[in-house]
Amino acid sequence: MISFAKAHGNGNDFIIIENKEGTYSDDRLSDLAKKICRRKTSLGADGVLVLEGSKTFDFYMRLFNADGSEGEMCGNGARCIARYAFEKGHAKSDMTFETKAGPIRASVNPPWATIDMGEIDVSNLKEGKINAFGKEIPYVAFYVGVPHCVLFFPGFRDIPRDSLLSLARHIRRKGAIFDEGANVNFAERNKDCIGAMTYERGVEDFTLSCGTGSIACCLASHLLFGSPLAMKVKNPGGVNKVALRLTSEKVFEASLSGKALIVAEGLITEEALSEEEGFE
Ligand SMILES: N[C@H](CCC[C@H](N)C(=O)O)C(=O)O
Repeated sequence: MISFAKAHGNGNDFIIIENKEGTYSDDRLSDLAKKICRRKTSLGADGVLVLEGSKTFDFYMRLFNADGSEGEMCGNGARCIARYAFEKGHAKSDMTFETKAGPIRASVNPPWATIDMGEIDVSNLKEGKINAFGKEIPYVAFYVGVPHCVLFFPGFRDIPRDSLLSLARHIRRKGAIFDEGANVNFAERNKDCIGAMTYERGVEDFTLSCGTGSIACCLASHLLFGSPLAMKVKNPGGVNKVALRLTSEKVFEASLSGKALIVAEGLITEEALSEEEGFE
């Protein structure tokens, strides 16, 4: 049986498994993610974080989304795996680990975990307006390790969820904004914070919080409206604190802080992987 831990950052939840010896192939990890992320019939999660060995850094983090696709980076996931790696002795409280989107520095002070993202280059950002719900909604899109589109839409919470979902799915499509599809954030500026809700590629639904999405909302708000470089981003599942630094023209660095909670540890049974569902 496979050992696992379950963790979440603001309700963005993950199953963490270790693969330091390379026991599980990429296909096996993708298949495992599809099976164990199912809500109600298995463990349930937005994605699977895999801790693998790294020659240069403390470890290598991989993210498999609930649909089995692999994402390059995950902000809340990075905070969760940092907490896990610290608790399990894979790393000290200040650590650096590898991801497909480059190295990430993290610092853990339980239950808090902060990550420092690598560079976010906005020189090629995409910008436009989308007509929906009788409004012209401005958007900007760029990569925060993974592709993000941020729509500034005051009052988005008053729109029925299904209608927001179909708009997000339209924008999320491969080729609509980015060839590989996009995570879609609805954002509104409040006095001292940003309210946000993210539709995640690979989960294919809104999640309770998205770390790279929170960074994207803060940066988009700074670029479009000159908002402060440090902001709280309120997601349905909790608050992520974002701090941006301009490193050179159109290149930013960002840190992301919030709680990363480990809520369970155990063994995944064969029954959690079974295909059986519904009535016979
Ligand atoms: N929830 C994650 C983002 C996952 C990215 C994934 N949905 C993809 O684009 O493949 C976060 O906290 O940053």
